[in-house]
Amino acid sequence: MSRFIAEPPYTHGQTARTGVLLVNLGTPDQADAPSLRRYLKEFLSDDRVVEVPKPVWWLILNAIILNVRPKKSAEKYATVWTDEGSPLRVHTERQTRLLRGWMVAEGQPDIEVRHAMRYGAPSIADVLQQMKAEGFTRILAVPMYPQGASSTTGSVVDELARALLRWRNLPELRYVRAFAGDRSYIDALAASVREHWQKNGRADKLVMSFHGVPHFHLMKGDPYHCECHRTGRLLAEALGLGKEDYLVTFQSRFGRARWLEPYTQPTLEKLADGGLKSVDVMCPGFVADCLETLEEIAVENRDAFIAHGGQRFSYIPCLNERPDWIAALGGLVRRELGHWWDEAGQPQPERALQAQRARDMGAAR
Ligand SMILES: C=CC1=C(C)c2cc3[nH]c(cc4nc(cc5[nH]c(cc1n2)c(C)c5CCC(=O)O)C(CCC(=O)O)=C4C)c(C)c3C=C
Ligand SMILES: [Fe+2]
Ligand SMILES: [Fe+2]
Repeated sequence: MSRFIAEPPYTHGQTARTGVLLVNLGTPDQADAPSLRRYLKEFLSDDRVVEVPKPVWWLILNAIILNVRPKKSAEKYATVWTDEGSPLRVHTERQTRLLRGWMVAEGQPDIEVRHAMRYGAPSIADVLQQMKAEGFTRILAVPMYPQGASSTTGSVVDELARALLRWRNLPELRYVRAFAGDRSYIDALAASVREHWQKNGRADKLVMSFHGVPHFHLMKGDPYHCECHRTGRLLAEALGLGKEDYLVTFQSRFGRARWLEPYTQPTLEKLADGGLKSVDVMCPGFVADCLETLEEIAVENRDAFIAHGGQRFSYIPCLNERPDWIAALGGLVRRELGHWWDEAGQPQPERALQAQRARDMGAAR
């Protein structure tokens, strides 16, 4: 028996068909303990996420964490769940549809857009199989993490490679490594802050909270910490902020080991203790609102700030479906697709521009 899958026979002259695959983290199917158990088991069994020797970790995970955490996490998820499901899923599906619309509007209707989740459904392997069945020969994967990390981007790339392990007729594959300093992404973040200030007034300080990772990842060469600070610095510049006007912090610590510092919640408490009355908090590392932003930041951390004497805590939502963010994502995709040259020897964006010009001239005639 061969471990390779059976596929339709290869036909000569197969034309290139390009698909963009947005990949986000994933989320449980329901806000209940069994769904969380399944989700957390897959997530926390990934050795990119938890770098503890397998036998030791397997015991801790199965004997303790998967018995305690699912119920507690499910209760938290229930507080952010919507009629359409988990916020992370809802936003990811909308972003997928909007990006496809953007490609069509920008003169590249031949570029399809799909999404997959690293954990849970729809899985990367299933979506790649589906895309193969539909004749896609080129796939551009976009991990929806602006700041690259081993535990997120690395894991997505692992899974893409694992999914292709059994294929005979491979697609061309590219992936976006990170976009922490992408001009349009930074500009979209800055615009979201300015709009928030216009509507709600400006607080004494802006806290940019990023998801944390264990501190030793940084010491072993993980780019994540630097990329978070890069985004923070560029965003502050775009907003004209001085060093005293903003802070970069790290949230969602898991377990007792040292994670990236400063930690978000203790920082907010210290600020309130020191007499700071108002704070704006945003999470530039998440492109879609999710449990970690809507519950941990906007509820738990707000309560902590107020309990320590703060008076006004204002949460600035993630980019979600903002048109300037969808356009930023589109620009990023178009730039990446430009690395694939078409049969005429021209990068695809160039071809799209020519098509647009031809249409404009047609309209002008
Ligand atoms: C255990 C270690 C974890 C690492 C390392 C980690 C890195 C990491 N995570 C995100 C983005 C998200 N994480 C989310 C939830 C979440 N994260 C962990 C653990 C680690 N994350 C857990 C156990 C959970 C589940 C929720 C819980 O039980 O607390 C989410 C939200 C998903 C949702 O459904 O809303 C996101 C998004 C990044 C970007 C990152 C490293 C850079
Ligand atoms: Fe996480
Ligand atoms: Fe959390």
